[in-house]
Amino acid sequence: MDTDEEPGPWSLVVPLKPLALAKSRLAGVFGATERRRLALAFAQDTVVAALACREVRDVVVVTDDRVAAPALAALGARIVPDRPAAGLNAALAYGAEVVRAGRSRAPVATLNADLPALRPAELARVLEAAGGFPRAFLADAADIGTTLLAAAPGIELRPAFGGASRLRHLSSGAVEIRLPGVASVRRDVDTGEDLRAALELGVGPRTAERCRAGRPTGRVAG
Ligand SMILES: Nc1nc2c(ncn2[C@@H]2O[C@H](COP(=O)(O)OP(=O)(O)OP(=O)(O)O)[C@@H](O)[C@H]2O)c(=O)[nH]1
Ligand SMILES: C=C(OP(=O)(O)O)C(=O)O
Repeated sequence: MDTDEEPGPWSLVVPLKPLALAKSRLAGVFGATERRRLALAFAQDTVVAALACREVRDVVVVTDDRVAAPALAALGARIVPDRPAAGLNAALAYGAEVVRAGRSRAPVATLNADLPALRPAELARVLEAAGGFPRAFLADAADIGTTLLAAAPGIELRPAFGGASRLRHLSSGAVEIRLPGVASVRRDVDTGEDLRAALELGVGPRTAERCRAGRPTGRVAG
């Protein structure tokens, strides 16, 4: 973003569980150390792209991880501890609460930490669309989960993540954003197959570096 450009209105809340527990579904492909490094690289590339988005004012990462916290703070994220320690949805609701304690009329959106192909311009289009509704969400690439849930000023986020959250968010009354050309915002990486798809879209530099350096113990690409 140009330094003299007004920041966008959105505060993003990015959840990150302790790296040692993260990305367990990549266990067939990468060993424990490499999974930790990859989880951090995904989060770093996600945060850098989010902060470069013209619609974004700030990024709050909810995490207790002692390695990820300073690494993401160095990129410009605000780190908030996972004070509820009661799982993903509690962490997200808490992050939104912290944002609004400082800026009560903030529009808030959650963004998963595993979007290493995220492109700022695509995120901007999703947030612009979300701004037209009280609550809105974007389904993940598989159309099963959710990668972004947004709430307008004064509206509670009411996150219902975990597994098949797309239908849960739909039935909670949130509007599903269906836009062409936003594949990078939907491309979460949980499996080796997902990582291959993200690499095809083009990942950020930290994930690219890990994929060059890390040695898969299993199959990443077809
Ligand atoms: N702060 C916080 N973040 C969480 C928690 N549980 C999950 N997350 C984050 O929420 C997002 C989706 O989480 P999951 O799909 O459960 O975990 P994952 O690490 O992506 O993948 P798996 O281990 O394979 O399930 C990721 O960004 C996680 O780091 C939690 O209890 N607290
Ligand atoms: C937690 C979720 O994502 P995933 O399990 O795909 O990481 C979700 O989409 O609600």
